[in-house]
Amino acid sequence: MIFKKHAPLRGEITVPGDKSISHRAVMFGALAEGTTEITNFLQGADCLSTIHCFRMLGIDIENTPERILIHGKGLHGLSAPADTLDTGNSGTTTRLISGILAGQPFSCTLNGDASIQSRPMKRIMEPLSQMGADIVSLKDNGCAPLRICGSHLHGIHYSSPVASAQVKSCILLAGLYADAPTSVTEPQLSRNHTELMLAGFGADVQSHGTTATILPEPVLSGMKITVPGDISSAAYFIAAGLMIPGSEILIRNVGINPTRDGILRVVRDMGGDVTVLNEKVSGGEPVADLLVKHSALHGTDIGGGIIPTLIDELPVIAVLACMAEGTTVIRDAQELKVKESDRIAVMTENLTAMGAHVTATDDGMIIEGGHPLHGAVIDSHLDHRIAMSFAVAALAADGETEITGADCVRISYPDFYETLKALMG
Ligand SMILES: O=C(O)C1=C[C@@H](OP(=O)(O)O)[C@@H](O)[C@H](O)C1
Ligand SMILES: C=C(OP(=O)(O)O)C(=O)O
Repeated sequence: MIFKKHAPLRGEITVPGDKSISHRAVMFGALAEGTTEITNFLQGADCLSTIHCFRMLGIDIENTPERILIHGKGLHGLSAPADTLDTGNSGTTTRLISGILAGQPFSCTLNGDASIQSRPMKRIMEPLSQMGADIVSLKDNGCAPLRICGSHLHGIHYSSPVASAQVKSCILLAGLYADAPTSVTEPQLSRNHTELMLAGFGADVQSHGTTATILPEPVLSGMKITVPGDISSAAYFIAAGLMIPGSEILIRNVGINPTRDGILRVVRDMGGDVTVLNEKVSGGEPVADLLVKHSALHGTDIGGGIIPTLIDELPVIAVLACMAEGTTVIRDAQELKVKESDRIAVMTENLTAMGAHVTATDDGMIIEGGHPLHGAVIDSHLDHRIAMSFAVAALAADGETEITGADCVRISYPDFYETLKALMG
């Protein structure tokens, strides 16, 4: 796909439903008694992988453009799948479903695409094993395919070495089936959608600082969930609006949960003009409209506890940093290396190809802004966040940019290019 410089971007858009919340709505709806109705569900390939897996586990799911209906069967209603569960490209599906499967009275095998088969699963195998689960990496390399034989689980307290909502959620979900309370303490607070939504379904979940605790064997009841727009998808338009002269973009209905809103804090710190309008609570999650205007930006330091709140936005924040005056340092973000691609290496390689001054570090990047970008051939490495970040970079670059594998945006944002085009007028 070919992109060219463009100015300005103007208009009003909505972004699709939040990916993290969409996954959880399907999973928890499946474990609830009665029907769960989900609106504004993200019809991206990752969330469709979650639907596919729960259908294989015996759950009747109606998927229409207007709404999803999950006919839940209660905590103990899943049945053994006839085949390997295919989690596609989705780390969230793979890690969260593993927690649920650890407590079932049957065995199954989980696998995904080449990227999933290289992403670390020891981070869930270790705590699940401590709970008494029988979970093995079939190639003995700490990655999928995984074989999980359901077992009697014990409640544990787990101190996670990594701030990961997927690890935390996996353990809390296994905790639904344990013989005593289960708690997880993280080094920093990661996104808390599991805690908020499971409590909405009727589970007893308590959060104190960076510790979340769940009591076993709740009765979960089906509910209505309206999924807020995904701030991780809005991030591309926040960045594009700030970078491109003359731009003004109103993004409606974006989830601004404080465990996800780090990008708003960072862009303000860089001098970005983003106004939060019409704040409200929708389905237990804070939501607002974001008005973004082109701004003169300067570099900043990004590290510590803010990292989990913007981890998926760091690729496009790196693009933004190239357009800012001065140096931006991203640190404490070693998790970027174990996403769909090694996002430190891939961002550094591709931004350098466009003329940016970027140095990869062990835990992030150092970006010297203010060097004009030019078109280049960009390898997305089939990573949706890389493809979208470079579509934005291309709008500010001289000449043509070609993105290979651009269609991987279907993972989290199938209509991304259409929305971008609409803003180009
Ligand atoms: O729990 C979730 O929905 C997610 C958690 C994050 O991953 P980690 O838990 O690995 O940090 C994030 O990168 C991913 O896109 C979605
Ligand atoms: C890392 C991501 O997702 P997952 O871990 O679910 O594959 C992402 O969407 O950027």
